[in-house]
Amino acid sequence: MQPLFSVDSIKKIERNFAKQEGIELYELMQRAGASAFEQARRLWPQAGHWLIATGAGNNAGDGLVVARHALLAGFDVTLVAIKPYREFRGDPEKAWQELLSIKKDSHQRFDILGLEQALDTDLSSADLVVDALLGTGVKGALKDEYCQILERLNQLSRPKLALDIPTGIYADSGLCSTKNGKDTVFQADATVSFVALKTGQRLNQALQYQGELILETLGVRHALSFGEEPEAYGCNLQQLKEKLPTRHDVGSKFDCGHALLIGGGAHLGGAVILAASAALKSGAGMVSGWIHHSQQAAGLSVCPEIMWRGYNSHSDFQELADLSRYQAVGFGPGLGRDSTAEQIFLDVITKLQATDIPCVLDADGLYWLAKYTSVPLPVQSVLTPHAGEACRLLNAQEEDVFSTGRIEPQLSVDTAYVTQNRIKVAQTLAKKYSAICVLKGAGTVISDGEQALVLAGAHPAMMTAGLGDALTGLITSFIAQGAKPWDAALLATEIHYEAALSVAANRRRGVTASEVIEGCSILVNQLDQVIN
Ligand SMILES: NC(=O)C1=CN([C@@H]2O[C@H](COP(=O)(O)OP(=O)(O)OC[C@H]3O[C@@H](n4cnc5c(N)ncnc54)[C@H](O)[C@@H]3O)[C@@H](O)[C@H]2O)[C@@H](O)CC1
Ligand SMILES: [K+]
Repeated sequence: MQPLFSVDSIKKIERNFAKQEGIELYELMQRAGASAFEQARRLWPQAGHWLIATGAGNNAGDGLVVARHALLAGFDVTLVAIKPYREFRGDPEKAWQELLSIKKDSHQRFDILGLEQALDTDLSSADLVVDALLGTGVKGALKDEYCQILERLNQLSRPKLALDIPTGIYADSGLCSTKNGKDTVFQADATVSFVALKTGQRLNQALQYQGELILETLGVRHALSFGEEPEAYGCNLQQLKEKLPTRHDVGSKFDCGHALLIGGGAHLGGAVILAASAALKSGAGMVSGWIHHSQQAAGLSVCPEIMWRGYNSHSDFQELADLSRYQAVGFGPGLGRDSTAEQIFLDVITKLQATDIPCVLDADGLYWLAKYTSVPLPVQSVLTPHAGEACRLLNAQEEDVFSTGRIEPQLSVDTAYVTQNRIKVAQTLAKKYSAICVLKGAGTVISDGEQALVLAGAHPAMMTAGLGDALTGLITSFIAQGAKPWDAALLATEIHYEAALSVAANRRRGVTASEVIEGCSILVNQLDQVIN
């Protein structure tokens, strides 16, 4: 697993490492520039003319070290200096002096352009653009001069490399700077990040703008050994594949878990049909679906292998509600917000409390949970909110039900807050509801209140209805098959994402949840082959 640190922690690790090794921080700048140079050569071996844009801090210093290596290797270099080099102090100044001191061949081109000159010059002769404008030190919206040069650099149809982090991305949150509603960020094809990954590099717009993410530790082999707690960990499917429940050659459907999906109120059948299909196609031995009777025929026609049972009212539902035969319950997709749905919520949650059957709550299940925050959930329940649902759950107060009746909770945080504080929000929700929280979004954050993992990434094809229902079905299915809820949440999240990527291929739009469910089935079976 890959630790993800805050910028403050990274700075402390750098300082402590330098102290421990008896080296200066300038040595780290040297290593940063040298390793970025090597990565750029590996990625774009044909690049003979390097355009390197520098800002005002240590990130600019890294860029000047890259420039020195490029010149020493015989390449042409054009520097774009937003801040004049004569005004540099400290390590960036050292890097500048060292760059000036090298001997170049007479035929080698070495130009330095200020902002105005750069904006007036045709820069298209460059083969590679290196962003050493700003790194982790950026605060607030980018100043105009940075916006201007970024616009220009982004227009160049040349490979683009960012040093440490693309200029305009905030390393703690992964959000980006904007101006007049437009993102002001360097659009990198690759980013060489130094020392350790910053939390924001697995979240939000960083996923859109950083391109391939390459970590150069600069010799800091054990970032965890400097007393800094990571904010979260990143991991991938390779690291999770062992969590897939074992499937034996001999046995029956009764050995492979019975998953129950509850939802699909009147007129709302689609979501629970998708969730139940995902549970079935990812390997549950049996899947039952409880759905409003008006939707039952639709469920049967889409997937007759699922045992659909219809309810008309809460009293019908009570007759169905023997939950003891299921190993996991997925609750909420399309359930609805009427009084029947409310009664069903209270009934199911109360019944499950008396068992050790984990419950995966999504959609309207989360809506009702926010109304009844004090109703204890079954042990090891899993909540799968998106940012809007997370707000509702965060803002919900116990008094909403007990002192003021059923009213909308008083909103105090909004989705912007959730997006900005994804790790903290997932941890807080997990603690508040004594559950595992799967906070969906660009970089899904999963927390049990203590540890937090960032999984999956972002893809434009995933912005479509039904994908969340599929995820609920997958998690429920893996729990029913024997995975611990925590493992099921991790595995399902990553499989869901990887399947969406593979199904989407080159498509950015029009990918359906049903296709992703088929993709999940294929991926689960591929994993099965790898681990058996
Ligand atoms: N400290 C270290 O030991 C190392 C740092 N390294 C590099 O140093 C970087 C961090 O350096 P710094 O902390 O100097 O920060 P940066 O180089 O990212 O930027 C700091 C400068 O940006 C300006 N600035 C801040 N917000 C701005 C805004 N909104 N618009 C325009 N200008 C703005 C500040 O006035 C300051 O001059 C890392 O990203 C990494 O590239 C590497 O050299 C490795 C070692
Ligand atoms: K940068």
